[in-house]
Amino acid sequence: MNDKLPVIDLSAASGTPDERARFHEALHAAARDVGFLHLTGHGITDAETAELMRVTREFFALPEADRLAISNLNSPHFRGYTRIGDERTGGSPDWRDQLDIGAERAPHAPAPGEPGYWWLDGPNQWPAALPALRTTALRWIDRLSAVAGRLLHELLTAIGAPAGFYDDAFADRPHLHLKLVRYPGSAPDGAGQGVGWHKDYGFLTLLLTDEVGGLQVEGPGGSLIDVPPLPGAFVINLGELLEVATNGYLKATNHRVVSPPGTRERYSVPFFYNPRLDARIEPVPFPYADRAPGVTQDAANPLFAEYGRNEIKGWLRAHPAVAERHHRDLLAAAAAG
Ligand SMILES: O=C(O)CCC(=O)C(=O)O
Ligand SMILES: [Fe+2]
Repeated sequence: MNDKLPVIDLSAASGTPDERARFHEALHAAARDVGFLHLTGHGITDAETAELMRVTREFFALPEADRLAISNLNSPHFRGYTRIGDERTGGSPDWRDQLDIGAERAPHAPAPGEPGYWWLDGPNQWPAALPALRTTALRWIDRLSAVAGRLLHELLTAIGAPAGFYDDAFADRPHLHLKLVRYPGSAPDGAGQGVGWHKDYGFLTLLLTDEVGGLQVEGPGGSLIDVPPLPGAFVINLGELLEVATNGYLKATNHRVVSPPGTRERYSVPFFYNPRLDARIEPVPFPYADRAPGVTQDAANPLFAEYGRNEIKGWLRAHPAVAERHHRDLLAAAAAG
């Protein structure tokens, strides 16, 4: 429990060759040994962060009817508001409510023969009573995808891989995703599951939290690392596609959030840096490839190199009510393997 996450300063990437070398060494070690780190020097200002947190709090403070008017039960694209307890992780309800926001796209109902994951393309649902949310959230997605793109380039460089190897996978229609989340204290059942143990589906997650802790990360050798907030920094973690990309040299790290005590609230905003839905993640060439142990084999959570398959597996699992209402065929296909 005493382990701490490494702190990485992205501005060092623009430093002298020596500073760059030290930065790459630290980034390589953090990615390989923990898969989680605090990122400073990212260029996102305190004012931008404060504005995002302000609209996030305002959204959850809206009357429940306003939030339910944009329920994700209305959306075959899994966009919109999820009530407390409707999301499941590891088969148990998460004690949090949230607003799922993605790239604004026209709905793409897959034609016969097209993969079901095209359902994930679609429009967002925005709260009519809070027009600032749309502007602020879409700007945040833009700003963070630039940071994430830089970080991915530096991370690939750090492991000796070509920096732009996955640029095509992110070209034109990356499936960027943002979640505004509230943890409204502890559930009456005492389980303490804010969100259960899981891995993220894409390449990189950039997480902003308020000052309330609760995030826990599986550390080396099965240890447990508590991640207290570090003001001004993002918490970064590696997702399943980086594990696929490096054939298990880098791993997607398990993490969870323990509910805040009593009625204390916690707010967080994870941003998921994901490629195009139809991107197939080829193994990246790098000097440690021959030491890579292969990806984690877990029958309950297969990893797919075709990104859309990897993502929709998660949505069907986490949002059973949306899946039942809109995607019985996909559930049946997933059950059949
Ligand atoms: O709220 C947090 O701190 C983390 C949330 C998270 O891991 C997720 O939504 O994937
Ligand atoms: Fe996560």
